[in-house]
Amino acid sequence: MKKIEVRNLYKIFGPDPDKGMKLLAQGMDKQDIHEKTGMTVGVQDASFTINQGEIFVIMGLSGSGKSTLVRTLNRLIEPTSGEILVDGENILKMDKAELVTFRRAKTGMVFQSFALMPQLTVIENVAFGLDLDGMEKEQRLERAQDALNQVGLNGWENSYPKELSGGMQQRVGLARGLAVDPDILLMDEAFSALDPLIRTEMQDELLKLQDQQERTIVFISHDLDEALRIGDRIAIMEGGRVVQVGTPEEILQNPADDYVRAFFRGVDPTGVISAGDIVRDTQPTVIWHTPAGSLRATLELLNNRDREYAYVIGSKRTFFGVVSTDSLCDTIEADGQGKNKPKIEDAFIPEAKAVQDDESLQDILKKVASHPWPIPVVDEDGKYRGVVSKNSFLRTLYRAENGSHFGNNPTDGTHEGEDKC
Ligand SMILES: Nc1ncnc2c1ncn2[C@@H]1O[C@H](COP(=O)(O)OP(=O)(O)OP(=O)(O)O)[C@@H](O)[C@H]1O
Repeated sequence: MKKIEVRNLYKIFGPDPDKGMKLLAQGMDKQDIHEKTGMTVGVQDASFTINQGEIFVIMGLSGSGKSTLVRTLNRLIEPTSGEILVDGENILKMDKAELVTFRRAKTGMVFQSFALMPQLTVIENVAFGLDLDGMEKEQRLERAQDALNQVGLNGWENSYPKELSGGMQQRVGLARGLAVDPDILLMDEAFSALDPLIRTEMQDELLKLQDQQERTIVFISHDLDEALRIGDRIAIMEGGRVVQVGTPEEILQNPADDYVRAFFRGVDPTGVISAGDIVRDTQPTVIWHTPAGSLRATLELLNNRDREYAYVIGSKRTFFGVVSTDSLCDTIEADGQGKNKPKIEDAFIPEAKAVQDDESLQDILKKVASHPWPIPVVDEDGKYRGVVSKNSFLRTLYRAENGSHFGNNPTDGTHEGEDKC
C-alpha cells in the first residue's frame, strides 16, 4: 500500500526559485544555473513511491540532495514545485495549522547529530517533543519511558546526556523519534556518527522495532552495507535527481547507469540476491503427483521432451520431489514384472531437496554446484516456484558483476531444460 507518493518534486535554493524553474524548463542544467544565477537545484524532478511499512533508504554522494528531499517530506524544507501525497493527501496544500497537526500526528525525525539538550535528563529529552503537543505530564513521561524501553535504555532515565556513550545518546535520539509514535520516521544519517559495532547494533534494534511495529521509515545513508542490511528498497540520488529506485537485488542486477553501478561495485551479489529472485518456472518438466502406474508415462514424457529431470508437484503446487530418467528406469527395472506397481515417490532422488525462495545465493551455492539437477525452489508454504540452475546462477553473477542487461527472463530465448545440454 502506498504511504508516500512524490510527484515531480523540485527544490531550488536561492532568491528566485521560479526563475530557476524556468531555466530548468528551458533545458539549462543545474551547474549552469548555479554559475549564472547563484541558485542551487537541490532536488530536480523527483518522482517515486514509498510503501506502507517499508524501510526506504535514500543513497547518493554528498550534495546529491538526500537531506533536502527528506526534509521536504515533512516540509521542514518547502519544495518549489511538485506534489507530496501522504495517505493520499497532498501535504503541500496544507495550511500552517494543518501542517503542524500532520507533523505531530504522523512524522518523527532522527538526525545524525543527537541534538540532545545537555541540561535535561534522558527522559526529559525524550519527552520534550511531547511537551509541545500539550500532553499531560504523566502521560508524556509514560510515553517517553515506553520509548526508552523500546531502545533498551530503561534504567538511564535520570542520567544526563554527557553521562552516556555516543551509541546510547543516539538511542535517546531514536527514542525521541519513537515517542511520538509516528507512522513515518525520517532518519537522516541517524547512525553515521556511531562506531561500526554500535552502528550494527542500532541497525538490529531498528529492524527489531520494525518487526513489531511496521512503520514507514525513510532512511538516508551513505553506507551501502547499511542500505543493504536494512533497506527494503533503495533510491539512488545523483545531482538532485532520483536516478533509480528498487530492491537491492533489482538494482544490483540492473543498475540504471554507471553512477549506480559504481555504488554497488564490490558488493558480493550472492549475499544480496536470493533464490526467489532468479527462480524460473519449468512448466514443461513439472508433472502432477499422480497415482501409481505413472512411472512409464513420466519416462516417456521426459524422453519425448529430451529432458532428464521432472519436478513432481501436487494440487496447490505443493512440491513433492524430483525424478530423473535414471531414477525412473531403475525403479521400473527393480520392479521386474511390474507386480508391485511402484509409485512415483519410489523414483524420487533422495538428495533432491527444495530450497526456500528467501535463501541467498550464498546459502544455496553448494547445492547448485554439487547436484546435476536444477535446484527446486519453494515458498514459505512449500509451494513449488520453479528451479535455479547452474546457468541462471552464473548468468545472474555475470550480470551483477558487469551490469549487463541481457536477460534472466523468459523472453531471453533460453529454457531451463536446456541446462543439461
Ligand atoms: N539551505 C540551503 N541553501 C542553499 N543551498 C542548499 C541549502 N541546503 C542544501 N543546499 C544545496 O543543495 C544541494 C543538496 O544538498 P543536500 O544537503 O540535500 O545533499 P545531501 O545529499 O544530503 O548531502 P550530504 O550527504 O553531504 O548531507 C547541495 O548542493 C547543497 O549545497
